[in-house]
Amino acid sequence: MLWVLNYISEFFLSLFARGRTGSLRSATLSDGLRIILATTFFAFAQRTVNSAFKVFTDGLSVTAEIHAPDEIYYWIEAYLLKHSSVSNISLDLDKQSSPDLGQKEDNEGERGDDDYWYIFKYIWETIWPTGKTIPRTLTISSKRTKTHLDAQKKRVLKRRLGDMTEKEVDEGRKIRINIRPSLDVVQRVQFGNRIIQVKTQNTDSRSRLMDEEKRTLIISSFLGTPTTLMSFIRTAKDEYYVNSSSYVSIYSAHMRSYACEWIKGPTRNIRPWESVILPTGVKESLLKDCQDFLDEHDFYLKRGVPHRRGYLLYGEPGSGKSSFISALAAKLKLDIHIVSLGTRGMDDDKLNSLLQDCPDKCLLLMEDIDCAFKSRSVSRPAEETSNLPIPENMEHEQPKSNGTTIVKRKKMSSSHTAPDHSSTGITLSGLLNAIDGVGSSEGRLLFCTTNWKEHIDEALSRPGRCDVWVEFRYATQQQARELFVYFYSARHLSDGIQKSPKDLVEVKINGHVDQTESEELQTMGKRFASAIPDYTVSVSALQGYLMRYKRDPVTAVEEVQDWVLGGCSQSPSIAIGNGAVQNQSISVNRLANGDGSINGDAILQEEA
Ligand SMILES: Nc1ncnc2c1ncn2[C@@H]1O[C@H](COP(=O)(O)OP(=O)(O)OP(=O)(O)O)[C@@H](O)[C@H]1O
Repeated sequence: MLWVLNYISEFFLSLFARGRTGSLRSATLSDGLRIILATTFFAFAQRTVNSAFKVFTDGLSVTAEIHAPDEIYYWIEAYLLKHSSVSNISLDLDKQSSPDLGQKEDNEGERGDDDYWYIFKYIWETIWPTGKTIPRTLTISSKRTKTHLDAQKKRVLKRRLGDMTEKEVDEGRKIRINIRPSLDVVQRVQFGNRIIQVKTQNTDSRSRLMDEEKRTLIISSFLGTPTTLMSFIRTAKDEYYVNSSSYVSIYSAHMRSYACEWIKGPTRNIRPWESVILPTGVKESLLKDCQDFLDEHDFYLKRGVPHRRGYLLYGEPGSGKSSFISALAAKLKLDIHIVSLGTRGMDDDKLNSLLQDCPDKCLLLMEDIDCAFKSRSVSRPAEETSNLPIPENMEHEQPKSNGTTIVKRKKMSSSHTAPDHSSTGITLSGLLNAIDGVGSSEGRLLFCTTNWKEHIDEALSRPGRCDVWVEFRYATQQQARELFVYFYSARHLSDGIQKSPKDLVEVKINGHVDQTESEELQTMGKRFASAIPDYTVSVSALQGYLMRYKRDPVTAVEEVQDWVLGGCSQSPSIAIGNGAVQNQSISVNRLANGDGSINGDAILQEEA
């Protein structure tokens, strides 16, 4: 090798010397030239070896690309989260330990710089001493959690209403740190007796942003075959669904300029079946109908009937239609695919292709199906409406001679008006074709919801498209009683706060649920329900009322009579307008809506 370098340098020096005076031969120049040549030679040699090695490994590897937002992308991400030492880790800065770490820090209670030390300590410990498979280039980003936003709203109010407790201040600081390998960093995971390499790339090569939708996973296996990758993907899928058994995946339509595709949204905790309270037997018979349908594929096939079933849930707002569908999807272990007919840019073609892309065995949900086509004005039989209070946002007109009463929605702000047909570009015939489409998925449960069944064209609601109609009315006394008992049930109140649905499910799975609630609670539930006449108030309004007395069932019973006599007020307990708090005596808890969220209107008014 030295001989080669000497020869080359001599050659260049002689050229150089001839070009000048012919006698310049400095030793320094000669050494310098040798160094340059040596460096060039080594760089060239290294590249050649690398390229040869790459050609060799590429030739013996099988590689696949998976583009987000394809579902497989999320299966593999979840798999990496579990099996790769550092990949897509989420840490709560406010928590002192992470389940991934399995160890508790000794700086409990302290915050600030320690949090950052905690993360770097974690990364350091993970890299050392097994650094070979761990990426050393990480992307660390912070994200304020949702709780933080809620707490922020709370803070705005609390500033007006009084001092914040320390706990609430803490909530406001919740920040989540995401640690994931940087783009182009290769991660390796052991899969059976093979190593699978996974690299994240940006589909858009110009962008360095970790934009979810633009990411591509490159998975490869040395000396593997396509079957290796397929079984890796299958394992990732199986693990994903085992781990997500307490969640429901929700897909929604994502508009692109040329087409429309399903995008997986964030998973949601499943809604416990028992938490949806309907008149006796309704839930069970609907569940049975769905289960029978899903089991009857051959029956449909032999008779040449498309294996699809449609359900129309109609009736009063806040009566549990959406809640029931989400609990049902969890019970049947089906993903929910939501089509919003009011989406801007949606047209017949896009809707059709969307429904064609719908997977077999899924729950397809079209909410407020009346909105896409007609304005909200409706005729109802007089006897049907006579015993109902007129909701605040409605007005009755004079009964007509044919015995019907017009119930009209009062004019709402623009954000509440139903999108009109012209803006969505969907026609009734387009919708019908999409639902009946030849290539549509099999084993699909279509759920349509509306508050205004009368607005729905008969062609849409006829059997074959909507085979089962279920009316959701205001609460019966039985529902009011069951809601009360469920709400204050001991299993939710151990700490005075309702536990998450996930906790409830776990408790139930472990068989620790005490099904027989205390007699006292049952008696209180009866007293509560007896004050509420059948079909006068929605379950969501009842839930909102109970939220005012989250930890105080006794007062909830005592006050309910007055609440009913006062017209079952559903207005916010605190209204802040013109910079003044209207009712200071009520605690902030009372601001919570039925679903526990904070009333946005009140906050907006205050902020303004
Ligand atoms: N039957 C019910 N059982 C339990 N909770 C209910 C029931 N009905 C309503 N709720 C509660 O009221 C809130 C609104 O319910 P949901 O969205 O299911 O009503 P909806 O009938 O779909 O209303 P809308 O027609 O306005 O969409 C939820 O927080 C839910 O917990």
